[in-house]
Amino acid sequence: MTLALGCVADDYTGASDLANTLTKAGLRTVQTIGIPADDLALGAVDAVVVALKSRSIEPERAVALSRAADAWLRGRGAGHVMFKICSTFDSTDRGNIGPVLDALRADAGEAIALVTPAFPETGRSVYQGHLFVGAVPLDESPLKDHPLNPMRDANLVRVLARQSAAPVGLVDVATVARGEAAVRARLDALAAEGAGAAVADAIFETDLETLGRAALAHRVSCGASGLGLGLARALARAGAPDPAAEVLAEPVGGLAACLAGSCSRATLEQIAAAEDRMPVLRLDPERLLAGPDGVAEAVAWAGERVGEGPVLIASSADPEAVRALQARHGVEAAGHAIEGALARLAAALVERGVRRLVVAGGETSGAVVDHLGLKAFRVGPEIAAGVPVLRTVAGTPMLLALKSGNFGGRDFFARALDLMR
Ligand SMILES: Nc1ncnc2c1ncn2[C@@H]1O[C@H](COP(=O)(O)OP(=O)(O)O)[C@@H](O)[C@H]1O
Ligand SMILES: O=C(O)[C@@H](O)C(=O)COP(=O)(O)O
Repeated sequence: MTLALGCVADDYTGASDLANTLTKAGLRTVQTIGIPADDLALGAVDAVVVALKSRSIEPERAVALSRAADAWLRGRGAGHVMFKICSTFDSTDRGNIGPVLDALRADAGEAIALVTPAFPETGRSVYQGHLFVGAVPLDESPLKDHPLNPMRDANLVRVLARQSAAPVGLVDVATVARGEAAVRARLDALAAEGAGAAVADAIFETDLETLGRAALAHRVSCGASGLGLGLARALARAGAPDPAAEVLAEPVGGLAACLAGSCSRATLEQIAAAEDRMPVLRLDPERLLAGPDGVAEAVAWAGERVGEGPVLIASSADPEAVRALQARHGVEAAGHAIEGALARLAAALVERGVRRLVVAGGETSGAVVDHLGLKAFRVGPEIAAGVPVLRTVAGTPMLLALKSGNFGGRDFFARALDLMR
C-alpha cells in the first residue's frame, strides 16, 4: 500500500504524539520503533511514523539514521516526509535539527523546507520566529532547565541558523494569514535568496492547516504535531472510520505499572498527584548510578505490590537535584545510567506479568522500548493531548503509553490506566 505520509521522529514519545495527531485527523497510522524490517506487515495504513532516538545523539549518527528512515518511507511510496521534532525545539547548537533537515532536504532534491514547532493544543505558538510555551518565550519556560538540552534562545530563526549549513528565513504571520499561495510564494522567494529552511509563524490551528497545504508542494518539512495536523487534514479522506477504535477492541489484561524518568515540571506534578491513586516509589538516583542493587530493590518493592494494582516508580527530581547529580557525574553519564536502570526495571516488570505500561519521558521511553525489543505499534485513542494508547503489532499483546515529559494534566497516570484495559 502506498503511504500518504511518511514521518521520521527524533524520539519515541514525540513519534507517539505525532501518531496521535495523525490518527485523530483520520489517518490510519503505525508507529515503528527504529527503521522497520523490510518484511514488516503494515496492513492497511495511511501514515507511518518511524521513531528514532536521535534527538540527543551525535549529529552524524542522527543524520545517518534519519536518512535511512527517510529512504525506507520513500520506498513505500511516501511523496512527502515530515521530520518530527519537539514542539519546544529541543536541540543544541550542534544539532540535531539543522544537520538532519539539511540532509533530508538534499536527499529530496528540495531547495527549501518549511519548519514550525507550533502546536497550539499544548500551548506552543510561533510569532515572528519566536517560540512561546504558553504565555512565555521558550527561554523563560521550564525548558531553560531541561537536563539534556536547556533552551536559552526563543528566536528559532537564530537557533536553527546556528545548526544549519544554509541561511534560515521567516514566513511571518501576516504571510500565513494571506493563505497557502502566499506561503508558497514566500518559500520560493526565500529559496531564491539562498535560504535552506524557513521558520513559519503559527498561532492557531487554521495557520497550521494553511502551512500543511503549503508544505505538501514540497517533498520534506519539519515540525511538531501541529504541522502533522495541517498535513493530515490536507490528506485525510472525508468520512473515513475512526482508526483508533479497533486498538482497544480486545482488552490485554495483565498487570499495570508506570515508570517516570522525566524531570519536567508537568511530570513532577503528575507523580505527586498519583500518590493518591497508587503506591509510588521514588528512586535514589545515586543508588542507580552506583550499581545494580538500586534496580533489584525497586523490582522487589514492585513485586510485593503490583499484584494488587498499578504501581509507579520514578527517578524524577527537581532542577536543583538534577543539576547537583549532573555536576557529580556528568550530564550524559547521569542521564544514560538512569535511562538504563529504568529500562532494566521495565523488563523485570514485564517478566513479572506487566502488560500495561506507562512511561514518562522521551529519552526514558526510548530506553524502555528498546530494551523490551518492541518494534511497532498501532495507534489508539488519545489519553491527553499528544499521548495516545499504543498496542503492540507483533509478539506479546501489550498496551503502552509513552508520554513526553511536558504533556498531560495532573491526573495523567490515573487517566492512562483507566483507558488501558
Ligand atoms: N534524578 C535525576 N537526575 C538527573 N537526571 C535524571 C534524573 N532522573 C532522570 N534523569 C534523566 O533526565 C533525562 C530526562 O529526559 P526525558 O526522559 O527525555 O524526559 P523529558 O520528556 O521530560 O525530556 C533522562 O536522560 C533521564 O535519565
Ligand atoms: O513535540 C513535542 O513537544 C513532543 O512530541 C516531544 O517531542 C516532547 O519531547 P520529550 O519531552 O523528550 O518527550
